[in-house]
Amino acid sequence: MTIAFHGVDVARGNRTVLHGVDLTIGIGRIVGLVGPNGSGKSTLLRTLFSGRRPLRGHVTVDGADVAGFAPRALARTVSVMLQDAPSEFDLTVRETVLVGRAPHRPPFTRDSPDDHRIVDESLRAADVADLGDRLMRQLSGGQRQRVMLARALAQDGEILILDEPTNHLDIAHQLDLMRVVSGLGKTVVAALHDLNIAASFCDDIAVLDEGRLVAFGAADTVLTPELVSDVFRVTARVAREEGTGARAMTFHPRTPFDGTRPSASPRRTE
Ligand SMILES: Nc1ncnc2c1ncn2[C@@H]1O[C@H](COP(=O)(O)OP(=O)(O)OP(=O)(O)O)[C@@H](O)[C@H]1O
Repeated sequence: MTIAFHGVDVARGNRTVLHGVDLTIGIGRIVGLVGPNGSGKSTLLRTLFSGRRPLRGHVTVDGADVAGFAPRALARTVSVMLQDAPSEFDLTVRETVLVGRAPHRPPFTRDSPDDHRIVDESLRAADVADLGDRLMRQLSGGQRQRVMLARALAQDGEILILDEPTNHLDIAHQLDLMRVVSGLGKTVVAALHDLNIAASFCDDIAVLDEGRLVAFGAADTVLTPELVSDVFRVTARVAREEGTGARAMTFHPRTPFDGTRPSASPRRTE
């Protein structure tokens, strides 16, 4: 499914935190949304699944305004994995993942054998099949995170939204999550902090800075040392891995860190 943000402004509290975001994400693309803390990544993702109308502009899925979707229809279309996993209820891992199937059946009906098959597949894909009977609150942060991926997979929308999905995960599970997600054939938008992971797995990178989209396009053209240094207030360099020639960025703090940038000119790279 194609996602489009048209001139989107969003307010949180009494401040406008997203300003005129225009962005089209093609069907089946994997998009990494990057930017400093507080730049508006989570806020932009929420416009896709909260069902709330932005202050200005609109967000469409295959041309239909998401603010016009009924909540259950939106939940069947857009699967979501957020930063925080619920752990206050005494749900098992399996019960938690089964929640992802709720939008697919009429209210007050029992889960079907198909639901259980999809839950099993999702538990396996997220490498938590062995934790099915454990209580959520008894899991480690990384294990909980993987259960939330399983729940989003079970939700099975054509669009998958991930908010910092690799948080808490060891490096093997970070890579595995990105491999699983990029092999789904869905349109994926993932807020990511690890720029090298974003560059390795995403078709396109969208960069937010202070609520504005400042660059969008392929990692090689967007994640330049200049742009990364500017937006993230670090010194960034590109290194090439010996043998494979694979591109990796290294980052060095500015000394002294003063939060300022050498130039504040917005740019867009297609
Ligand atoms: N509930 C809220 N009420 C008021 N302001 C909020 C609220 N939630 C977020 N904000 C503000 O909105 C702005 C964007 O926040 P958002 O969470 O979208 O950023 P982010 O890029 O996802 O950050 P991070 O990388 O830290 O997760 C920030 O200035 C933040 O302080």
